[in-house]
Amino acid sequence: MKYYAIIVAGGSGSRMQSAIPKQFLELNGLPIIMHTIKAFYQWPLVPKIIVVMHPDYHKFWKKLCADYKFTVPHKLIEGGKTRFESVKKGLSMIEDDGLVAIHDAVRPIISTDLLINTFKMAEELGNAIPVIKCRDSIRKLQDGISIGLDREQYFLVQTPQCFQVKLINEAYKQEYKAEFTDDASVVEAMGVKINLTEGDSKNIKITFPEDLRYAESLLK
Ligand SMILES: Nc1ccn([C@@H]2O[C@H](COP(=O)(O)OP(=O)(O)OP(=O)(O)O)[C@@H](O)[C@H]2O)c(=O)n1
Ligand SMILES: C[C@](O)(CO)[C@H](O)COP(=O)(O)O
Repeated sequence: MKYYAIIVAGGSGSRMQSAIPKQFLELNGLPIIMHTIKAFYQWPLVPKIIVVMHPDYHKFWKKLCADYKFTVPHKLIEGGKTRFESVKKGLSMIEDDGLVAIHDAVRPIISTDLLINTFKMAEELGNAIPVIKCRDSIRKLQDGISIGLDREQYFLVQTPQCFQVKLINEAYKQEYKAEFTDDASVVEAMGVKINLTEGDSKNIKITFPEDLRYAESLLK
């Protein structure tokens, strides 16, 4: 079995409002994306790592790698305008069948257990995504009226999302739709059942400035 990891780092980080895209910001002395890449490299199956990044930042990234003496092997490719496009470009680099994990560069705190469990389930069932339970009560707003929902029926979705290469390639042939907020939603649109595995509350997506401070506290 061949294993791949596509790490999407093609976003601009508009919600973070930082001078450089958030994936390059330092977290405990190392750029966020380097923590992420290292987590995949330390994993026993050592997948082939594909990093997707906007071309404007390729030179910057190579300099960062030199400055931080970051030598983890990876293939650097150009990103697209949306996450969907960036993933699609990443997938086009995979020539063989196997399993692929698609992961946000800005989720740097991933445990080996989470990686192993997600890949294992995808190996058995064709796909797997990590989710966590809602710890707050939840409500939806409908025609101006708020309605309480049964939180046991809802989960928060994380990455890495793992798929058989053939399956995810087929899914990404579809036209982009706004409801494709992750890779599972793209696969599900073909009528495929999505399998859930246990996520980790520490596997946060760094989106706003306070998330970076929280991630720092988690790594202490
Ligand atoms: N065109 C894009 C947009 C997003 N991403 C990646 O998808 C992940 C999740 O996206 P998000 O957190 O929304 O990142 P940004 O798009 O950078 O942030 P924002 O939405 O605040 O602009 C990030 O690792 C981001 O770099 C990508 O590879 N290509
Ligand atoms: C893929 C994702 O991280 C799963 O939770 C999430 O959907 C990305 O959302 P964003 O708005 O692109 O940050």
